[in-house]
Amino acid sequence: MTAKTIDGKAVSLKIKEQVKTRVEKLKEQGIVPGLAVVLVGEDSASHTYVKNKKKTCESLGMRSDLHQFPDTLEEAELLSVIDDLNKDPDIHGILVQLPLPKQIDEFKVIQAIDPSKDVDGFHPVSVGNMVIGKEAFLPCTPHGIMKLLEHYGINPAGKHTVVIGRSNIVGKPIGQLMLQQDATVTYCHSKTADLASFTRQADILVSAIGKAKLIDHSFVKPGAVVIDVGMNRDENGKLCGDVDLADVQETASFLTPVPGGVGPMTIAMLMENTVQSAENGLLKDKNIETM
Ligand SMILES: Nc1nc2c(c(=O)[nH]1)N[C@@H](CN(C=O)c1ccc(C(=O)N[C@@H](CCC(=O)O)C(=O)O)cc1)CN2
Repeated sequence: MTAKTIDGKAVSLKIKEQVKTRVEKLKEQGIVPGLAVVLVGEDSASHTYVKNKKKTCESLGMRSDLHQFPDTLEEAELLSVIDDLNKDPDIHGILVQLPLPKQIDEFKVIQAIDPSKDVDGFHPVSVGNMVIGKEAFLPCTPHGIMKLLEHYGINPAGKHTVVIGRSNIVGKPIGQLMLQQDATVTYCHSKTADLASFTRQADILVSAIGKAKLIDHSFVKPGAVVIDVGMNRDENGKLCGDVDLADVQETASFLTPVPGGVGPMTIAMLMENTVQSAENGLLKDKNIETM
């Protein structure tokens, strides 16, 4: 068996086309969806992601404001920026690019964002609603993974999903979203003993551990769907995931490449959340109940 490649780039283009249509409809009603992106510090990967988010927003007809600060920014100043953005009626989504410099408490900052503008889906209110299956902005990477599975006709119901990683951004929420679609979920992490004994049981394996090419065929059950969320550099400095693609190719049934798999979906889902937030605002103005 040779694994089929899950093409995140192609699926993300379709989602962005749908978002563009929704933006045009909102504009007919005088609303331009607006995303505020807050970037603190000099992390070069964060700068690239933020640039891509801004570019994508603009290509879909949305407004995108970048608020950029040096890595010496104090927490109180950042909280004050968030407060202003919460009050700005032209801003429908607020995103604080992670990671933040160490003098700033990430949790405090995320908690300061108005949940109705939390297009990253990281606020405790969004997380709580997601866990109990109520309407919420879903975190973009896990939501993107679920969209990819749906697009390729992969139904998690009754399947054993093994997640490697327990971050708040990917590991924890992807397990919850899988559970909501009736998967049986096992979480593994850096302290899991005999990792391969768990991953070999997975019908769907999601790796978000951040170790270049850790997952070879010995970790994979024949026919498994393998979703790679890792963003690492190999020995030659080339971008690669957690999965050794060449080695797993003949064992898995489906594989996401890095780059071009899960990554592009993250930005597409952010665009979808932002347009959704603008639509929610419009419905609220018309007194129609949403989230
Ligand atoms: N506030 C947030 N911070 C971070 C998030 C997030 O969702 N919200 N996720 C990651 C970084 N991230 C978006 O912010 C992100 C990572 C990767 C990609 C992507 O498209 N990757 C490409 C490769 C890009 C490259 O060549 O370097 C791919 O996989 O094809 C998009 C967004 C941490 N911070």
